[in-house]
Amino acid sequence: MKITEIRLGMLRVPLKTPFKTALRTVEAVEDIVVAIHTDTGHVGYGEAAATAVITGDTHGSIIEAIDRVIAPRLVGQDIANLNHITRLIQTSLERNTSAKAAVEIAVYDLWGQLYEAPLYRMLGGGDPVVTTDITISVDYIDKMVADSISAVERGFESLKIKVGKDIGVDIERVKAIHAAVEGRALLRLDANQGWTAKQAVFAMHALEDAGVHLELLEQPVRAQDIAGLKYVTDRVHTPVMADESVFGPLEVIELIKQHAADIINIKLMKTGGISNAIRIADISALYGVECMIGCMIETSISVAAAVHLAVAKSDVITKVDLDGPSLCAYDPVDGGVTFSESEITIGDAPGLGIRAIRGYQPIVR
Ligand SMILES: C[C@H](N)C(=O)N[C@@H](CCC(=O)O)C(=O)O
Ligand SMILES: [Mg+2]
Repeated sequence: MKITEIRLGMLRVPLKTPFKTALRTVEAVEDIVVAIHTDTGHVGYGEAAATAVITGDTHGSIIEAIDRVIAPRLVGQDIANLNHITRLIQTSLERNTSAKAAVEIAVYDLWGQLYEAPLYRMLGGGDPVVTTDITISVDYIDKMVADSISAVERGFESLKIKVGKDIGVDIERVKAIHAAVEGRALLRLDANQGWTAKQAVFAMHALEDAGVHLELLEQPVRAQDIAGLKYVTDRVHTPVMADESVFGPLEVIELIKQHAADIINIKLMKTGGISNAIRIADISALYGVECMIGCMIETSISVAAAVHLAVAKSDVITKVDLDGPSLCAYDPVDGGVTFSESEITIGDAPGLGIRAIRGYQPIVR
């Protein structure tokens, strides 16, 4: 099975409701779809999210990186040589992790199709059902409480509450949600870099003293502020998770050595795809550090790959934040992984199992 062509498209799927974090507000998924064609007629699919405030990637940079740099290296390559292909992708250019992720996801999809097995089995197998949390966007307190209650009524047992705005209001936001759903859902906080280290410690002590139990605190401080992340980790009881601070395996090793966080958030759009995500999971397992698997604003194309990985690495990926597809107004994929509120199920189809993607516009250059 040899690669003959890599085609790109633009996919737009509105969200059910605006997604709001300390970093940005988004109303729709607007992602680049990658379709890798082969001489056997098989097609592998991937997706790249242009999350410029986190990865630095834009639609333009993703298209350019794939079209001009990555694709020319891959045409003619045999999918059976998976490790060689992932090396070609990873060494093709610096950074550009979302472009690399989309291409790798499509290659792994084809690798599963080549051996006629669902991807998670190729990655080591596991129980093909996972449970995700759902994000509660940062907003007025009443709105966040109403969104939290609605999520619990829809069956979500874990809520990822976005904070990182005004510290005083953030504390009130979390107290109000805790009072509304106590005992019915686990609460995770994600400040998306919005606090200083001292503010984070103040907020967590205020919440801990008020009896608000939190499962974890994600990325309280700026991405580059590893000393600040460690300052918080050393001073609060709630486990601290690194998200924007760690992209690849080398950063994870450094973070673990410094004990700067308790948990690592793996996202394919940060790692550059599945090969480095596997490395991070394996490194974390060696050090006894738990991981979450997360996503950007993505549809069920790329999130499917993250689900397959989560299943195969469930020994170390103990937390799942793969709510992208649940936030979308509809699923543009025929086949693939089934996202039903908090429950995510992988079927028996080879690779990612995607039969077709509806409504994406080809990018012709
Ligand atoms: C969608 C997911 N639950 C999430 O919150 N992901 C990111 C932010 C993604 C984005 O801004 O596109 C995170 O910070 O964990
Ligand atoms: Mg985060």
